[in-house]
Amino acid sequence: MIELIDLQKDYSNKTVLAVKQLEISSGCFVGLVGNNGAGKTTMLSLILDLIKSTSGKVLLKGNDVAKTENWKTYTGSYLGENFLIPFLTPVEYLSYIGTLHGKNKADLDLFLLEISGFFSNESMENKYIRDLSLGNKNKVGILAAIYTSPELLILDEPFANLDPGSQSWLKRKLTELNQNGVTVLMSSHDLKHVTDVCSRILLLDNGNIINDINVQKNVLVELESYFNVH
Ligand SMILES: Nc1ncnc2c1ncn2[C@@H]1O[C@H](COP(=O)(O)OP(=O)(O)OP(=O)(O)O)[C@@H](O)[C@H]1O
Repeated sequence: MIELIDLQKDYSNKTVLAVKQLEISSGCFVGLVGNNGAGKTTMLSLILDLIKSTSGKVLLKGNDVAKTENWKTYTGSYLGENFLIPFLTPVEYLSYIGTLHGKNKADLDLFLLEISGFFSNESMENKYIRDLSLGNKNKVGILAAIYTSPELLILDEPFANLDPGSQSWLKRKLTELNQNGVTVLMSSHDLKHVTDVCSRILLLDNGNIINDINVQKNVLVELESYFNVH
């Protein structure tokens, strides 16, 4: 589903990401972890063609993301606030994004019902996105990415700023989506969440993938040791 080939990103002659070869198969649930500045957002941004690589390429289903558009129809993503439209309410925003993906009013009503445990209808209709708290803005972005019924879902720190109940809801939702065949790639600083839901974890350090972990029992302990969590 995702291939990174000789992918490199430099800023002012400093390499912030360098991945010789990486393949992520369809149906995987992959977590991307690494310290601040390790290159997680850079990697996700390159996969989504939001920034240009210095060299190398990203293929989605064999197509170069920098040269084709088709992958956008099956890829849902949320990397941060600048994905949102601040002067719309959450419902208006979801409706707009849904229209781009062939959804109608009935689809939206059903979706709003499904996600009522995560984001109440009251917050969805009565405020502009610009006036929401950071956590609620993140929820809107994550929901919009999910609402497009993607085959591939890419999220940057989806648990950040969410209250504990919402984190738990999101973990269940992402697991369910993955069980239904959605390929998920997400970054996170929450090692517990990552080891709970992911089947594969990529550890980034200074722009390099230094560990590619098949998630098993003792992975949390191993990761906590790397991150000096006591
Ligand atoms: N536009 C830019 N100009 C210059 N340097 C940049 C730019 N964007 C990112 N960087 C640098 O690239 C490196 C990787 O940043 P990136 O945001 O990918 O890290 P990250 O792993 O997502 O970090 P965090 O966990 O703090 O979000 C950092 O050193 C950052 O300063």
